[in-house]
Amino acid sequence: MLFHVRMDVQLPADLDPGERDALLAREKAYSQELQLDGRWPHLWRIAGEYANISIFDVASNDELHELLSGLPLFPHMRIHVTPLAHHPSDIHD
Ligand SMILES: O=C(O)C[C@H]1C=CC(=O)O1
Repeated sequence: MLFHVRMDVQLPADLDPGERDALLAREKAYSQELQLDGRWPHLWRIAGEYANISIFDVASNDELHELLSGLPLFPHMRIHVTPLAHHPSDIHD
């Protein structure tokens, strides 16, 4: 199942710089693990915003929720999920 996911990040202004670096390093490692195993096939920065557009390819809504809620940045993000279905005019499959 494919999902379009928008994540908007809002880090606390008073976050300690060392904690910030550690948090972002954990987020990067977590996201790259999911990219490598194929469940996070697209990750795009939204130009000019601390936000991304991602595509997730997972087996269920519950799996998506588990992955998203496990993001180290989850407490600092607003997440909007759009489930995707095949378009009947799509020529690719
Ligand atoms: O920077 C972001 O958009 C938030 C998050 C998503 C992947 C990652 O490494 O950080």
